[in-house]
Amino acid sequence: MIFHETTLKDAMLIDPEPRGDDRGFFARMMCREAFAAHGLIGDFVQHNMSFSRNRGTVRGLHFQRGAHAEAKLMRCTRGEIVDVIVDLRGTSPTYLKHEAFHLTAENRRLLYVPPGFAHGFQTLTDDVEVFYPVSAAYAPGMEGGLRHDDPLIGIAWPLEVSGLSAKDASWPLLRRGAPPIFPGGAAERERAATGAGIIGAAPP
Ligand SMILES: Cc1cn([C@H]2C[C@H](O)[C@@H](COP(=O)(O)OP(=O)(O)O[C@H]3O[C@@H](C)C(=O)[C@@H](O)[C@H]3O)O2)c(=O)[nH]c1=O
Repeated sequence: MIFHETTLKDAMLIDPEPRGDDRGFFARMMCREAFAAHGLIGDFVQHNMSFSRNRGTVRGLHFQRGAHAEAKLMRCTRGEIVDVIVDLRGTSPTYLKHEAFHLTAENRRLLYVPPGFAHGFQTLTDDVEVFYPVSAAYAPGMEGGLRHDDPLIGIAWPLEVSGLSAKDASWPLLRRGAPPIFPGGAAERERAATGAGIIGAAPP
């Protein structure tokens, strides 16, 4: 596996390193030891997939709050997506910055999304499948989200946005100067316990 740093602290793009022979190739997609050596979480407790019928569909941007925050290892297994992540960690030097990545069935790239990031994607082709393990179980009620068109983030989606779920259309906008969703340190531990003061905690 070849690990590439991104513009966002702790997020990594990973290229598989295929070992070819007459049959084709073999490659690792995740290796706990190699992940640990790069400071990445390698313990995944749930494997998700989604299928999106139409080009232009946007899913996200999502995260789970507090102690339910998850790392995700994104891979597009059919078609193409642009995958976007936003750093929501108040103590991070890349707080509120975002970056977009082109993941396709052909390039087989993996995107490691650290806990404390919002994540979403837009399909660039019809009939898209993505596959992604996550490091924390689904916790209904602990979901949070950002609007795909939040002006404080300013994501330039490549296609006209379509296919938004009602949930994703109704996430609240970020407020300038509001406390971070993932403040870090003692404040984060307290919020994890109480759920207090979270923006984007639930659709209105
Ligand atoms: C995420 C999730 C959803 N569900 C249910 C809830 C709902 O009834 C149905 C569809 O859920 P959603 O609309 O949230 O599906 P979707 O919009 O595909 O949600 C996903 O979006 C991408 C961008 C992510 O980053 C993922 O972590 C996840 O949040 O599946 C589960 O049962 N388990 C899960 O882990």
